[in-house]
Amino acid sequence: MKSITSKKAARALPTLRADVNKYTRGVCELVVGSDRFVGAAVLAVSAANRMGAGYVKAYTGEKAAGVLHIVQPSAVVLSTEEFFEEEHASTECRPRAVVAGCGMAGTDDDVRRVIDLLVLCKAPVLLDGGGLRALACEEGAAAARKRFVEGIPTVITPHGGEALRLMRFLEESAQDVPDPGRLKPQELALALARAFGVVCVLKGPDTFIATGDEESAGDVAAMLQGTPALAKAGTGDILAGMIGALLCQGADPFDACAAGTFLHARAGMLAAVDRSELCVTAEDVLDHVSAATAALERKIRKEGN
Ligand SMILES: NC(=O)C1=CN([C@@H]2O[C@H](COP(=O)(O)OP(=O)(O)OC[C@H]3O[C@@H](n4cnc5c(N)ncnc54)[C@H](OP(=O)(O)O)[C@@H]3O)[C@@H](O)[C@H]2O)[C@@H](O)CC1
Ligand SMILES: Nc1ncnc2c1ncn2[C@@H]1O[C@H](COP(=O)(O)OP(=O)(O)O)[C@@H](O)[C@H]1O
Repeated sequence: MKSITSKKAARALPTLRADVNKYTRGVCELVVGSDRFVGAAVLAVSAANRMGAGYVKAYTGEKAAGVLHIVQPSAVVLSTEEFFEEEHASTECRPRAVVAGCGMAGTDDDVRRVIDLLVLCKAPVLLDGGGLRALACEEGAAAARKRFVEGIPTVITPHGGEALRLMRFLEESAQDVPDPGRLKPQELALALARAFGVVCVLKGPDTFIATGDEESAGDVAAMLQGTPALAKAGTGDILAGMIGALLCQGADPFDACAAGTFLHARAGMLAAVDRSELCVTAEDVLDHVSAATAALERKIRKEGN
């Protein structure tokens, strides 16, 4: 297992060419939020915008749309239904990634939508929050595995509770999976990555990133230097938006997860320095993403990478 170093994180940081435009930089589409969880949509969309996506499109409910128009006027805000009326391929002119599930309540309708999204999108997809429930059924799991076979990346970002829910489904569907109670977190991340054919970011006090790709099997990356200041509602939604933005800018999925996790942890630490560990909110973490990124860029320049 390897720790995520600044050098590794730097691999996924895009360098902006002088002739880029908002589309060639990368389009990040987020299918997020619900009337119950408006804030998660706002945090994920704001984080994707901050992390460098050239064009951010939010597909959400009316309540979140109203807030987003005010707090992120640069994001284009559409209804969730509209997502399914459009094409979502990633092309050279418009590299793209989709983030789904932050702030979804995980209803049957949500599960249906996320399965459709996994089938429809020929671009990298990141599933978080209520969207992860789509994998805990045969049809959703099959859709994820099909994407893997077709070489279309899928990333999942469960916390411990969501990871256990997914393992329970695998056990019930008679898959040959180890008892999650006996697994170390890094082994749990790898078991999920392999079972669904995804890159799994298992979040917690330490965060572990594993890939289902056999070629890099056992290649688990760890972020062991987080801060308990991050243990606040909404910080996971920010991480999902950050990784989504790196994915749409063309980063390799594993590298995007490593870099997103690294910068997220650093943003938490910088926020804790400014605001005290105790007082940090998810909004503060978001506010420090740019400082964490600037610090990483300075370090890369200094070391001549
Ligand atoms: N402002 C907003 O709009 C926000 C909206 N949000 C959105 O809410 C939706 C629901 O997400 P959720 O995480 O709140 O609830 P859920 O999926 O039911 O899982 C929670 C259960 O899992 C367990 N658990 C075990 N380990 C755990 C761990 N390490 N971290 C956390 N939980 C752990 C624990 O069970 P216990 O161990 O207590 O039995 C707990 O009861 C989702 O779409 C999300 O995006 C949030 O992002 C917050 C801000
Ligand atoms: N004690 C801790 N130390 C370091 N990081 C933590 C700690 N607790 C939680 N985190 C981080 O905070 C984030 C919480 O994400 P998540 O549980 O999905 O919250 P939410 O759904 O409310 O956004 C994750 O990135 C996780 O790694």
